[in-house]
Amino acid sequence: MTTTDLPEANIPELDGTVNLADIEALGRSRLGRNALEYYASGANDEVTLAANRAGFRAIRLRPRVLVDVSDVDARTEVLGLPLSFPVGVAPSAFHGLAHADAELGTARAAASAGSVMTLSTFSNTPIEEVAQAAAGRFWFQLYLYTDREVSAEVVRRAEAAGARALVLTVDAPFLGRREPNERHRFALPPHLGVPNAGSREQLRAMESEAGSQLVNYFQGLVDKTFTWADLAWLRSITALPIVLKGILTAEDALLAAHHGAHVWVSNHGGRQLDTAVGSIEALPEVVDAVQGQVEVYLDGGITRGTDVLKAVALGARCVFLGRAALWGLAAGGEAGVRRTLDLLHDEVRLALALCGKQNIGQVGRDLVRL
Ligand SMILES: Cc1cc2nc3c(=O)[nH]c(=O)nc-3n(C[C@H](O)[C@H](O)[C@H](O)COP(=O)(O)O)c2cc1C
Ligand SMILES: CCCCCCCCCCC(=O)C(=O)O
Repeated sequence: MTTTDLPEANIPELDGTVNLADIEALGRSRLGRNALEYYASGANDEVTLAANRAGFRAIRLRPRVLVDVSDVDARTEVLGLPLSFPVGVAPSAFHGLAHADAELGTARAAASAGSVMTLSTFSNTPIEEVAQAAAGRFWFQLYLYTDREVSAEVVRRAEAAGARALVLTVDAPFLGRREPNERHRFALPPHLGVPNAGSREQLRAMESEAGSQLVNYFQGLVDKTFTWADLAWLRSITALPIVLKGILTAEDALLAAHHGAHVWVSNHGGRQLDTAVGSIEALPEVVDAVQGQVEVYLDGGITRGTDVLKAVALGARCVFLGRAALWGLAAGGEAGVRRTLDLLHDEVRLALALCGKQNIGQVGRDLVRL
């Protein structure tokens, strides 16, 4: 249960990393300003971005002792899929900005680590190719287009390719303002397309119509009229479990459960509504509201094994990595994402043992003091 037990990536700088902060530093050093600002930024003053991390730091653990922890097991299950530990990869757009491996690297790393990847609608790689690389370990994240038929086609493609769940992002009818990207006019390099959101030619045409601002392209594409009542339409076009990503209140969590949807607690990594509540702070009221009727997940600010345990203790079935996976990809492609997951897995097992827990099932609210 030490970093020396981990498989080597044979990338010297990567093998020298001992935690996710080291990988972040390496990943950042490999990116130019355009990509770095896109990945790192939060909205406005980045209050929520900071709150995500601060929320975890403020929670204290209540370890038990004199328990046999010689054989610690971090395995769990999400929607029936076994995971080697309760961590998946959150959807993020444009992995091609980080590394030539792009989404294929992330998918392979997640699959080989026994994790699960959520593929963004705005990936640089088509769903079908990522599905193969993910070996069945993937969920598909959906941004609903104004053109329902286009959305239905993307959903059909994801389902046919073997996605195990549909994750509808509900916190982004408009994009939050990531000011560094606005200031420097964030752009996708010409070699990258967005094949699940139209052809490269369509993208370039819409970008130029939208004054070369990708943000305008997004705003034009996404349906802002979609409400709870429209979930019935989504249900009618897919047999996949539906997960609503971007829930932060008990009221919305209850509505989600009433509509038969699982709940992903998230503030989009602090990139949407700034000063929104930190995700770990929002988790207890959401878990209390749904009372086990549906699964609850969480993302935002996860960088340590103890963060994972705190979220599980407060009722999350599993957590997801946004930027941490991107830093891994930038640091070393597939091997970098794998290193990120391996280090975190190692930390989760050590934290379990030091908390006096033999497995994830033993982790409950009594483990934390808020
Ligand atoms: C660069 C970047 C791109 C993202 N793209 C998407 C996306 O396409 N769809 C989505 O639902 N969320 C997207 N997110 C939000 C993540 O899924 C996730 O909620 C967030 O990153 C979690 O916070 P963390 O980065 O602190 O782990 C993106 C986040 C980042 C940092
Ligand atoms: C000013 C940034 C422009 C980015 C435009 C495309 C955004 C795609 C949506 C991805 C996402 O959810 C995100 O958080 O970014």
